[in-house]
Amino acid sequence: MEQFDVIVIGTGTAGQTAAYDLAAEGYRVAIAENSPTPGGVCALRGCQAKKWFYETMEVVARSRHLLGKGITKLPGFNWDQVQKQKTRFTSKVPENTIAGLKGSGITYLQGQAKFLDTTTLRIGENDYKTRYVIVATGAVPAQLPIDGAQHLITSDDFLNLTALPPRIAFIGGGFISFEFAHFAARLGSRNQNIHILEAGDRTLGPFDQDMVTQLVRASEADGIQVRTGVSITSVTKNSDEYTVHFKSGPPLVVDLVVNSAGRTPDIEPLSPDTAGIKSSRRGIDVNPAMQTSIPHIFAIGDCADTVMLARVADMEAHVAARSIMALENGTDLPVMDYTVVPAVLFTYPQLGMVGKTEEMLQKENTPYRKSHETELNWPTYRRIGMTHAAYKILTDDKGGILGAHFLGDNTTGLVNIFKQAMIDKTPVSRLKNDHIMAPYPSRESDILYMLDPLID
Ligand SMILES: Cc1cc2nc3c(=O)[nH]c(=O)nc-3n(C[C@H](O)[C@H](O)[C@H](O)COP(=O)(O)OP(=O)(O)OC[C@H]3O[C@@H](n4cnc5c(N)ncnc54)[C@H](O)[C@@H]3O)c2cc1C
Ligand SMILES: NC(=O)c1ccc[n+]([C@@H]2O[C@H](COP(=O)([O-])OP(=O)(O)OC[C@H]3O[C@@H](n4cnc5c(N)ncnc54)[C@H](O)[C@@H]3O)[C@@H](O)[C@H]2O)c1
Repeated sequence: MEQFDVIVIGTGTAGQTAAYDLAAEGYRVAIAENSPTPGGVCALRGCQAKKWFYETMEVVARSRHLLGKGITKLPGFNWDQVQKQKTRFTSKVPENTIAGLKGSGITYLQGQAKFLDTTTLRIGENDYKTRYVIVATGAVPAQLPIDGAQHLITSDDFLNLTALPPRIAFIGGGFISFEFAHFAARLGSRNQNIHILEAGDRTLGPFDQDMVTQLVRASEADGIQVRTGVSITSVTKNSDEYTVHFKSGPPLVVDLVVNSAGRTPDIEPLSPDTAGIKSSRRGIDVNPAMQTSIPHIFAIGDCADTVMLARVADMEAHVAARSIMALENGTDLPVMDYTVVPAVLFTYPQLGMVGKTEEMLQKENTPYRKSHETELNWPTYRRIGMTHAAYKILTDDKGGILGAHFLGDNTTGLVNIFKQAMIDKTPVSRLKNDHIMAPYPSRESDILYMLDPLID
């Protein structure tokens, strides 16, 4: 039986990152992939793929906001052209992935992996021995327990549509629904009829509620209807139309229904129980060194019970690789730190955050100070016709940043500044001082106005 030092399961961003780290240190590494198109969700049908639609959507949305304020004619756009650009990128991912892995001395094993015991894996038809395993199998769209679930499409299907129909319902009020609803509202006809249907009493659970309220207002102003507290009983198909039925209230007739109601860790086919790996519906249990309940088996990325974001997956991969090296060298295990995890929702306006929300601080009884404004009327946003820009900065009583939240057209830049300040433990007084010479005028130079109320 062929033997490796480490077998990584999954060629997504998490699996590849760990495999490259370990191969670079001279370990004998194999990576298993069951899909005929290796490369993972982020590149093929997630972060990267969807960003092609985001960039065009942003131009259209911004132009609409500026119509009559300098823009005299809206730009034309074509969904299928964007689709072709995206596919030009994604179609090269599988072969580039395999070439990159092989070029770094990593053995590529095509086939579904499953545990036979804690050191033996069956991959496709063959069995392999390994000293360590890193599980990086990702997540798949959750199955919805409603009648007519077979009529729903997933985010994968949405990103492959060749044309955008006018009436679309997104089930779930999370990341994917909001981003895709913003694409659909701008990249179809002017009469798009776009609905977000959330079961809970609020949308976008991980984000600050006040900021979400502003994003919902911005979404509604741009033609997206957001409903909370819905109970969907079934979806029926009649010719080319679909009807979403609710426990109460009138049904909704649309051309497309998207299941974007969450993603489930893809772990069942691995037979994790055979190896004694503990897991739940939320994913594989891991400790801060990314070890599972079996110390030489690690879990990283979307399959682990942590946070489903691409760069979190990469960081977890680095930690797992460093943990293996530490076990080999008899040194201390590294620790994965989730205190400064940024997240940006690629809607227009974008919603970005890092650190804690106000609700989290209230729940923990942590005292905090706050600088918060909505519907910013600053020249920055007047110039782009944006009426819903907002921010919220939360600090402790010494000015240490606890959380930063932004709604605007460049929240990634703002979030990055606060992410670094949090990592470096820079108090707001010093951040203001250091920031005076930020390029002016810019989104970033506005930070001074946000910090003022927090400085005595
Ligand atoms: C539509 C969408 C948009 C997103 N946008 C963003 C964004 O803007 N920013 C962001 O940070 N995150 C985003 N995410 C989340 C991000 O894509 C994921 O967090 C990230 O891709 C997870 O990577 P991974 O390596 O853990 O898993 P994956 O990329 O899912 O890789 C897992 C791999 O394992 C393979 N596999 C599964 N089971 C087996 C098995 N038994 N044997 C062999 N191989 C197996 C799969 O085929 C797959 O190739 C988005 C996700 C989606 C769906
Ligand atoms: N920009 C980004 O970073 C980005 C973009 C897309 C996805 N992602 C990642 O992918 C993950 C999955 O995204 P997602 O949008 O599928 O999930 P999500 O967890 O963000 O949202 C799912 C939503 O669906 C709701 N829901 C569940 N069942 C429902 C039902 N029967 N009817 C109506 N609503 C229902 C949930 O209450 C929740 O609000 C995210 O958690 C995120 O980590 C990140």
